[in-house]
Amino acid sequence: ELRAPPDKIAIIGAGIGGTSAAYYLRQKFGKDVKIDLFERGEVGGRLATMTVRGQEYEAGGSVIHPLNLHMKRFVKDLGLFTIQSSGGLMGVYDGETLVFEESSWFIINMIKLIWHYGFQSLRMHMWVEDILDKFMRIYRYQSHDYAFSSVEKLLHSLGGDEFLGMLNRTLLETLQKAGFSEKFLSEIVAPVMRVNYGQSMNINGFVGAVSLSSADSGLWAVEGGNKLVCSGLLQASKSNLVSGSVMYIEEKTRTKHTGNPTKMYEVIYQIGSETRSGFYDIVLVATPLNRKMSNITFLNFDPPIEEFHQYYQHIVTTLVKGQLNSTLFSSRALNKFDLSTILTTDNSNLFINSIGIVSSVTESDNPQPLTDRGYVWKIFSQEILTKEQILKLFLSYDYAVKQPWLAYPHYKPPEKCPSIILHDRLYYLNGIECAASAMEMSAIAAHNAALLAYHRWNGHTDMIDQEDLYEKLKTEL
Ligand SMILES: Cc1cc2nc3c(=O)[nH]c(=O)nc-3n(C[C@H](O)[C@H](O)[C@H](O)COP(=O)(O)OP(=O)(O)OC[C@H]3O[C@@H](n4cnc5c(N)ncnc54)[C@H](O)[C@@H]3O)c2cc1C
Ligand SMILES: CC(C)=CCC/C(C)=C/CC/C(C)=C/CSC[C@H](N)C(=O)O
Repeated sequence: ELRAPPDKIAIIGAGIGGTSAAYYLRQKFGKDVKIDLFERGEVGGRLATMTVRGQEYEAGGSVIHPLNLHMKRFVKDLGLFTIQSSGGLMGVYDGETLVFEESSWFIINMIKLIWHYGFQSLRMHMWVEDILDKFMRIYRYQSHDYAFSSVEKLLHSLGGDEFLGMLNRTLLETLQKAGFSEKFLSEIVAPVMRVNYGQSMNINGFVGAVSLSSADSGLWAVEGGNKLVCSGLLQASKSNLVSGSVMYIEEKTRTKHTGNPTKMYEVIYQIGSETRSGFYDIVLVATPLNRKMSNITFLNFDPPIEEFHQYYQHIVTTLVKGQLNSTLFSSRALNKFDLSTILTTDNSNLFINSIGIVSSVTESDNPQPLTDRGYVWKIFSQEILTKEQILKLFLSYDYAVKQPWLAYPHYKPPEKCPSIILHDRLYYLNGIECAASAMEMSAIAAHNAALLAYHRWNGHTDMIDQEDLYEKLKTEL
């Protein structure tokens, strides 16, 4: 039996988490509920583009895994188009020399990998595939409308104690225990962690596996920019965008049109210099909760809502159109240098995490040099690059733009993930980033929170935190 739907729902943050939450809440609660989506910056959040010479390039979340089924579904439902990520040749630089270089010949590549690392690359692939297999169970659970009240319970339902245990150990510990060699770890695994999460192998095992899955083939992006998914979902969900900054959320008792006193949440926000507020039955917070990133204060909650102090990693994306100084990395001149991505090993003397050629959000594949003066390169670094550093990397350049981010959590296992249920009808999505930060993870958290809010509203406790779901759904078929 269903209760009358809520009158008003607030979502704070219009990134992929907030906009997909709006989409799923509309699906569950129907057309009559009013959904307000608060955004203080741009719709898209960490999905954003930067412009170089009139062309747009992904500056934040850029690549999507072929098995990220929510993102795939959004693109289809919204009538958007995809672009395959071009997979040029990759090399690994240790500060002195290229310790590994891919070859354009498949067979030579295989021989090189086996020569350098034995069969570890294949074993690693199998390790990631096994985790991904279990991870895919979430789509089955969500398609049957099951929800979880904590990130830990969600992960446990995917693969039991072992799966959940990945949050408590570093990737390094996990892979050392599995017998991977120091050479393979430092020359292949560490560079992948640096390009993806700007961190070392001391991140948790689960985010490590997510990061390694980005080495799979078939990665893609959305034509026109990944942020188009957010604006598309916003529109499809028929939500109302409020361009303001939420400052406070307070629980208050209000008399509704029915005449009954009801507990509601007052959302107090600022538009320019003006302060306004609105009352809501349900609130979803879809932004990391910390002072630097969202600065939201919870007033008069009993018991009080804990302060979150998750530290987010500072990363800078720099785009440069120029001619690479290939001699910095190898003795070969530019016309003999065929690498399009250079990753780096964990070496504190290096001032970049990675550098690679990128395509614009409208180019289908194989980026072309913009003019005779070079490709557009994307550099990830911990700090903003100085002019001298850019001049070291490029023989000549004529354009550079930078975007600093508080990009993803600084992972430090054991991870204790923040609660999803902050209060009776107040939900928090971004706690899932403690397991791994990626577009698909935010979409999964959004679907889960929408289902959780719906079942709790209607008292469907049997749809929440069901044990042994995998077995139950197997026999249901
Ligand atoms: C450089 C970089 C590269 C990445 N690459 C990839 C990748 O290749 N693939 C991948 O899957 N993921 C990638 N990610 C991660 C991915 O981008 C994020 O996990 C995802 O976009 C997070 O989405 P979100 O909606 O949860 O949060 P956000 O996108 O951060 O959205 C939160 C929104 O809330 C708004 N907000 C905050 N506080 C308030 C307030 N008080 N009032 C109103 N609004 C507020 C913010 O302005 C923001 O728009 C990358 C991230 C970065 C930074
Ligand atoms: C969630 C699952 C199962 C898979 C996601 C895999 C994936 C695409 C991970 C990438 C995560 C990430 C934070 C990448 C940052 S850098 C991306 C890219 N190399 C770039 O150059 O921008």
